[in-house]
Amino acid sequence: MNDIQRVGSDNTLARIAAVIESRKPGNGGDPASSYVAKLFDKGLDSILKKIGEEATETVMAAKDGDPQKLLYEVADLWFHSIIALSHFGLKPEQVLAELARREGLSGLQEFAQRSKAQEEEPND
Ligand SMILES: N=c1c2ncn([C@@H]3O[C@H](COP(=O)(O)OP(=O)(O)OP(=O)(O)O)[C@@H](O)[C@H]3O)c2ncn1[C@@H]1O[C@H](COP(=O)(O)O)[C@@H](O)[C@H]1O
Repeated sequence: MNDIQRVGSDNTLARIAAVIESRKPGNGGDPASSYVAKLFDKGLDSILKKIGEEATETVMAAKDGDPQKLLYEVADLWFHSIIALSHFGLKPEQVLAELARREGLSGLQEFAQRSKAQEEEPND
């Protein structure tokens, strides 16, 4: 197993989510010593602002054709997304479960099913 396979399979997301959870104000997070606690302290708008920034930086890294920068920015984006999930009491495992549920279902097929369901919805 190489380094990338090892890191990808050792539950890194769940461990980071557990640390993030421990930084919540009610769990003893200290904004003076923790970046995550400070962000929770600032509130949801600040968390969402970071996601917007990291998403923009992700796009810019890709447009610049800089793969290393792209990796860093996607890591920042995932990290701040996990903080947003935590704000709503959600865990990365639930996102992984949703992706697993979609496995094998073509995006085009899923879109067609969704469009058909919307067409069949009774009008208000
Ligand atoms: N994975 C991360 C991680 N990724 C990015 N960051 C921080 O997220 C911020 C990203 O913001 P920017 O790139 O915009 O940099 P910045 O200009 O310093 O940020 P702002 O002042 O604009 O908010 C930086 O301060 C990074 O240090 C992270 N901070 C923490 N973690 C993980 O979270 C854990 C808990 O961290 P603390 O809560 O600080 O103990 C750590 O042990 C790590 O595992």
